[in-house]
Amino acid sequence: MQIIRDVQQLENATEALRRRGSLALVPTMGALHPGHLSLIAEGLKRADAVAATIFVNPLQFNDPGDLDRYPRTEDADLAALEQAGCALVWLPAPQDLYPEGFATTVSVAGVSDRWEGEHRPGHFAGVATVVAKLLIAFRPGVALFGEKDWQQLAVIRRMVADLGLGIDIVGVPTVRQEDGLALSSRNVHLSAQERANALALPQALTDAAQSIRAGADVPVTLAAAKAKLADAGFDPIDYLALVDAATLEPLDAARGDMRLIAAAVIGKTRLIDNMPV
Ligand SMILES: Nc1ncnc2c1ncn2[C@@H]1O[C@H](COP(=O)(O)OP(=O)(O)OP(=O)(O)O)[C@@H](O)[C@H]1O
Ligand SMILES: CC(C)(CO)[C@@H](O)C(=O)[O-]
Ligand code: BAL
Repeated sequence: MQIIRDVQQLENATEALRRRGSLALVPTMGALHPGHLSLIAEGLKRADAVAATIFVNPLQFNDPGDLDRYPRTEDADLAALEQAGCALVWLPAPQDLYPEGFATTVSVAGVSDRWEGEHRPGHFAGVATVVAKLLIAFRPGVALFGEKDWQQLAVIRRMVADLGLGIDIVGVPTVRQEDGLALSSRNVHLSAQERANALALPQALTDAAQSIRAGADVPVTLAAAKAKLADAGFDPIDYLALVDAATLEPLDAARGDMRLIAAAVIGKTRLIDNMPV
């Protein structure tokens, strides 16, 4: 696996990979776990080579404490990527992506506005800007993102369509621990008690999805799911909503392609999750 730290080497290295066949890109912020590795594995099924990036993007952190606390495990990450069959990894320095005087932002209206967008102001503009830059730098045929960050996936799909980037955006199903908690780099911050109580998040979503499928009233079902989270110690519950899967518009009755999405804080850790309905 080629490890690129010097941005001058990136163009030649990606060009060489593209000459050899199709290329898939997996952007990450590091602290890799099996969820990330499932993106690499899916990339290998869809392209001849997979490249990854590790960059904790300051532009998408509205909370400086969250950025400081973000786990960094570079040596283990590089070993895991190599083991997973990744051909190249780029670890940009902040000035490689944001040179002196950087003044351009990609913002995706509508789909970014609610939920994560409301609770993390500026977050999706930060994500869309860095992902646009990474897609332009690599020019892959396909790029893979986790369904765990459902709204992020929808924002990226909208951006790639709107900018005509012609890159296939693939969503990969959420990898969970045996009991159902979605893998997340931020799970390392949970105490043993919080980790046990955090299970209420996937459980509340699973139960609510089942009830809605069975025809239950949507507002009543969402209120019951929020009450379960509160009982488990989640505070605040930033949102728990039934939404249109593509536009993220809220729904108060079952209709079309839907998703249940939620974000809530347990102790000092903010978790997000979502389920199909
Ligand atoms: N459990 C998971 N299953 C599948 N994909 C995942 C999972 N967790 C993260 N991903 C995907 O991996 C990519 C990189 O995510 P990132 O580096 O932010 O890790 P993360 O675990 O989502 O971190 P955090 O949850 O703390 O934001 C994103 O496309 C994300 O959706
Ligand atoms: C897509 C991404 C790598 C952009 O920084 C990040 O938002 C993430 O890890 O989900
Ligand atoms: N995994 C989404 C990126 C973030 O939480 O900042």
